[in-house]
Amino acid sequence: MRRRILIIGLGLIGGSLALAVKKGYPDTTIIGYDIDPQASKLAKSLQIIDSSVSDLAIEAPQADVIILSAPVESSIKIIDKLAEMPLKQGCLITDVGSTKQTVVEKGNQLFEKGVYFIGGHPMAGSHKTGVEASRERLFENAFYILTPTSEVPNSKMIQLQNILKATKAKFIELDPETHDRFAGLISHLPHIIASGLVHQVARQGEKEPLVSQLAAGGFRDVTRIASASPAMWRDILLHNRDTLLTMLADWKEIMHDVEQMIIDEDSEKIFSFFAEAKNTRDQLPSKKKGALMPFYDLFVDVPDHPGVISDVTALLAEAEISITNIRIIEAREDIMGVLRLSFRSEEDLNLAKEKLIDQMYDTYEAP
Ligand SMILES: NC(=O)c1ccc[n+]([C@@H]2O[C@H](COP(=O)([O-])OP(=O)(O)OC[C@H]3O[C@@H](n4cnc5c(N)ncnc54)[C@H](O)[C@@H]3O)[C@@H](O)[C@H]2O)c1
Ligand SMILES: O=C(O)C(=O)C[C@]1(C(=O)O)C=C[C@@H](O)C=C1
Repeated sequence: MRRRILIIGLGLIGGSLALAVKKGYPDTTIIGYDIDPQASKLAKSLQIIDSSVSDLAIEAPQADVIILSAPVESSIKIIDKLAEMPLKQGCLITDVGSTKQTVVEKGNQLFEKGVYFIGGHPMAGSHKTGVEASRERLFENAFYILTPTSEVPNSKMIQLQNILKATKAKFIELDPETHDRFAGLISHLPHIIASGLVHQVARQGEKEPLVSQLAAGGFRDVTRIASASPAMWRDILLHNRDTLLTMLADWKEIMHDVEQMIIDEDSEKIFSFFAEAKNTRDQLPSKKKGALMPFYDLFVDVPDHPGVISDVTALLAEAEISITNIRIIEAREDIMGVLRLSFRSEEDLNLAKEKLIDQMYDTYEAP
């Protein structure tokens, strides 16, 4: 595929898309543009893009495909700029933004120029930002939502999916409004709650610093995403405003119910609150990438003994299994600790499990 693809916004997502598309189609020329010259420089030196431009107006008119991967508000402003440029007829333009209604509405204005806009959102990511965090396999097995409007011809949808299939993601079509409701519920509201929990601990931590130091497994698991890009999340909240206001009202109602259960010391209701949540959570599809399960995790019981972590990592390195993340959970004196190992694929996870069981380690997966 000898195409020129212009990626605008060279961060985690733009960089990961560049890597996946280049791997799938080595003949494509990938040009990058970022408002931050350092990001462009880094993307080029890490060989994530073929070259970069410092002026959008020079490259945009030559591109066959344009991928917008900046925060949502910036992508909208870039669409305004593209609308004023002489673009190649038939040029395919897509974005990766976490909200869809406002971006698609703006993108639709490009159709009169003889170019095609299709909204997109890969449902995989990380709390890490920047081109240096890019990964070629970030989107593998994840859902990739596309939100074409009725003006988009079938041939253009096929063309886009052909390019993006290099990500090995699974495509699903939704209308922009449904997308924003679903993403609001499973991604945006949880993000607000995670950041809210961090604020609550920080407030208390100012008076009693020990509390922050004690924050352990549960708190860290539930708040990992609060370390993500503030600019990206600011834009998400502003562009999914109405949905989030409704969802926050529902959330407050649920919290109010819990508050009442505690006031009433209603043990039956409290038990049901947790039992029903557990039941629902346990039934969510596991080992699938996407909004809820971005990694393949294996838990390993490890004795509190010097050298145990290097023993585990050496074993896996010997078998050429790469670990994407490693964390020690609740390693207290004199008792077993738990290592959480994350892998790129189910295949790596199963191989690691086999090797560890061989060496008498107890392993288990998250339900
Ligand atoms: N991080 C995730 O988990 C995730 C997942 C799916 C989709 N998204 C969406 O992908 C987009 C990018 O997120 P990211 O995680 O890659 O962020 P990031 O912070 O890693 O990268 C964003 C890049 O865009 C650049 N940028 C900002 N304004 C620009 C402009 N006007 N012109 C050119 N470049 C500009 C920034 O300099 C930065 O390099 C966002 O719209 C986000 O909603 C993020
Ligand atoms: O895994 C993470 O760190 C993410 O926050 C990824 C996540 C999500 O909420 O699932 C974040 C925003 C994106 O729009 C899509 C994916």
